[in-house]
Amino acid sequence: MASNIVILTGAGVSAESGVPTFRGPDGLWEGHRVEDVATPQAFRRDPVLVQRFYDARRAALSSVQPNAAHKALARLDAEWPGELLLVTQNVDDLHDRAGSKRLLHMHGELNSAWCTACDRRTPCTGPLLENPACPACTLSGHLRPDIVWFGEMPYHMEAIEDALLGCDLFISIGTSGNVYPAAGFIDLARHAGARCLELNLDPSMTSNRFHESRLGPAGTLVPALV
Ligand SMILES: CC(C)NC(=O)[C@H](Cc1c[nH]c2ccccc12)NC(=O)[C@H](CCCC/N=C(/NCCC(=O)O)S[C@H]1O[C@H](COP(=O)(O)OP(=O)(O)OC[C@H]2O[C@@H](n3cnc4c(N)ncnc43)[C@H](O)[C@@H]2O)[C@@H](O)[C@H]1O)NC(=O)OCc1ccccc1
Repeated sequence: MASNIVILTGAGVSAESGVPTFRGPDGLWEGHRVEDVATPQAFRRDPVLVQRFYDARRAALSSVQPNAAHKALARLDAEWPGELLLVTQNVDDLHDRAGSKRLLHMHGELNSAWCTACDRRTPCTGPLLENPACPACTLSGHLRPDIVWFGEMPYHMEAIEDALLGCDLFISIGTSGNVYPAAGFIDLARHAGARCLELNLDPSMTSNRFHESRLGPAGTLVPALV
């Protein structure tokens, strides 16, 4: 019987809530490859384009709701007596709104802004395009989305690696396994001797490394599992 669980989620867990995935048919945004707008170089090159990209996704959060998969994971978090860590690659707030508490956003959050002048992070629900003042240091023009861009180190990596090396059940939900270091978590979990289960609509880049892959929509598979 498993006791220490680590769960990794990707864009697929939010797809049924109406949040576009990255490599879906409409690959996120206006013909821009995500890698072209989600990098520090892109932000230096064209901050208006990048701020508009994240302002649009932040604004869209008000028109989406947690789905049955988010709710089932929040229930598991509340009721699981053993260790449990939910690691999401998603920057939306649907896991949070569903009630998940033992949750880490390894790629940042849309509802947070990072001031590059005072290095503090503050809640953010409005657009950053108008260069609002930083609520912490009051300087304007230094707020960037608190998002981990390509080439930047993901957040909480030490806590995540510790949990993976101590888990006996690793569950991956709604991720294509294209982006590292998240796509490498399966190897750490296997190294720890954990049973590894994948729940995904389609086979992923790492399906062959799981003990079991169940294909189907997260909104159906996750409640059935929990
Ligand atoms: C493209 C890829 C090859 N590039 C990388 O991995 C790079 C480079 C790299 C590092 N190591 C490597 C090793 C090998 C190769 C490349 C690399 N990685 C990085 O740059 C990382 C940082 C990567 C993070 C980038 N930021 C994101 N997000 C925030 C931004 C934003 O959101 O705008 S990544 C972003 O893309 C990824 C998208 O993947 P998925 O979530 O899986 O979504 P996708 O659309 O691909 O797939 C959806 C899946 O769901 C399924 N699905 C769909 N509907 C449903 C449904 N209804 N139910 C169930 N499943 C469903 C589909 O079948 C599909 O499988 C997520 O991680 C997401 O967060 N940083 C770093 O390495 O830093 C170094 C470093 C080290 C020390 C010091 C300093 C720096």
